[in-house]
Amino acid sequence: MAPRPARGRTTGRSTVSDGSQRRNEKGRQRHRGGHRQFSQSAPSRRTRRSDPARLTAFRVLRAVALDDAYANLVLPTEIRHAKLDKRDAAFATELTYGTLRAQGTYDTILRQNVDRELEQLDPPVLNALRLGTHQLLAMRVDDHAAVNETVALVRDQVGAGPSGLVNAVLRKVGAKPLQEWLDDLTADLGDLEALALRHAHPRWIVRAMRQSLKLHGYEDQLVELLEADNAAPEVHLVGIPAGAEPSGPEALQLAIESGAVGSELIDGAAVFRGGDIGRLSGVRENVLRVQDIGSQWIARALAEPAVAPGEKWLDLCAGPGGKAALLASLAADYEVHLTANEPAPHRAELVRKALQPINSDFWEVRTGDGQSIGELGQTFDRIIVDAPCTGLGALRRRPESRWRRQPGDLAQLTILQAELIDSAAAVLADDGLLAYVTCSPHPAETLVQVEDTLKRHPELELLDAHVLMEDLALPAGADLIQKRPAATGETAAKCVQLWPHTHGTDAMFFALLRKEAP
Ligand SMILES: C[S@@+](CC[C@H](N)C(=O)[O-])C[C@H]1O[C@@H](n2cnc3c(N)ncnc32)[C@H](O)[C@@H]1O
Repeated sequence: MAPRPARGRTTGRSTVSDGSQRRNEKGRQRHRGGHRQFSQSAPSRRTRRSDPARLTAFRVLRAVALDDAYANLVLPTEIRHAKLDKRDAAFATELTYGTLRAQGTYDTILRQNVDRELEQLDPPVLNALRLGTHQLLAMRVDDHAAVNETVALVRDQVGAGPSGLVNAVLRKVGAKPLQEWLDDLTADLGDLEALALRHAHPRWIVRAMRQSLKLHGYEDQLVELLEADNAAPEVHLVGIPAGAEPSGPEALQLAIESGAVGSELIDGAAVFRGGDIGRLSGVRENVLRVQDIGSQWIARALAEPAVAPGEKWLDLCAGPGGKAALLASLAADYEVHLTANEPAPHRAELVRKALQPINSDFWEVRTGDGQSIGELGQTFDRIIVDAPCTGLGALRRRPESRWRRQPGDLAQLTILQAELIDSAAAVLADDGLLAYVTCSPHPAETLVQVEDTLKRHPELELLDAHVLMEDLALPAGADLIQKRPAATGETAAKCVQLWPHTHGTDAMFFALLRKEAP
């Protein structure tokens, strides 16, 4: 876990270090006399008002811990509520995301410095300690400000009682730079445990990533993957081809002319770097949207082999409608029909909204369990099962999820995934295509799931999904597909696994099955 840079800022009471107090290459701050500088006044005599940016991060951490909230959904609301300017919003974002991502590592460091179990601390006090630790060890905030502002936050939000403890613990945490803490704490650990601590991932996830990388031939790239999980993800745009004004592709072109960069992997996508997405033309018309390029690539690939007139397509797990929107627009192009299925009513509503700019002759939304899709009494020529999964492929986007997810979640999810595949297989037409997709590289949800499917369904044949991905890719995308390392085993060789560190996308998995005609 590398110390992350953050822009210098004024806190109201403290200013970020100038040149004489910049961190050196080890992350330690240089101070006259060699000692780290902390406030000399007792915590009880310091200011009580919380800095708004830190308070924002604190409120998000509380919502994540108490209400199981998603930071990426709560943070924008809290930033608006606090009326933060651009610079403070960026500070609050880095503080929130950085603290949540590295929570496990910071807790290990805090355990060394707190004289009781962390679980015995009041949750808001523990959150404040985590925020202070992130500022001390991974942001360019001077130690004085990091400690004082955290103590002020605790006094303001929790009360004077724990402020002494917070002050004392943070002083100890700030006594060493992150690198030194990590070197000390990993000295007696095995490789996997050390990687988990250094890169702030739970061990079971590092183990699963290592296994998956190996199966797909990327075994020497574990550190790169873990680092990519800790970096801020790029924002990807998609232009939905629909009959609006402007059309999705036109809106995408306008976005590119105003600074977005056209994707080198596939057509119809761009990388957005900075600015307010809401101001882009086409966003209000709902034809220009944010969607990971990996998701776009896979959705388009399913429509790649020649489409016959009158085909029927099914998206079995459609909410919130990202892939369904692309599929529906392609269905409208080919004049075929998409059924988008989603059991959660509010998510089904999101699917309807996502599909709304597209001619409704070519799509319908069904609100229902994927396992009861047979009730429709129809078969489908192309089906996508974008199954509920652990989401380990999108850790960059959901900073809290790696600590929230438990290995025990896999058992239930893999059963549901298999049941949904079975339901899809039952309504797949002869010669029909079934795409099994997850936003996770975990072998239990991906390759093992495919191998088990092939055992249960001798009528299904595994095709090489790379062929479709390559067919619609631009030269750089095709190059990545062609030059991928050799996978271990026949199943892995035919299944696409995208990676944040090589493709710049979420770690999406894509297997393509065909039902042989009797
Ligand atoms: C990974 S998400 C799908 C993402 C979507 N395809 C997209 O591109 O926006 C999985 C979806 O499956 C839905 N789901 C959960 N249980 C299901 C079930 N029994 N049948 C069908 N869908 C289910 C979830 O509500 C969730 O919306």
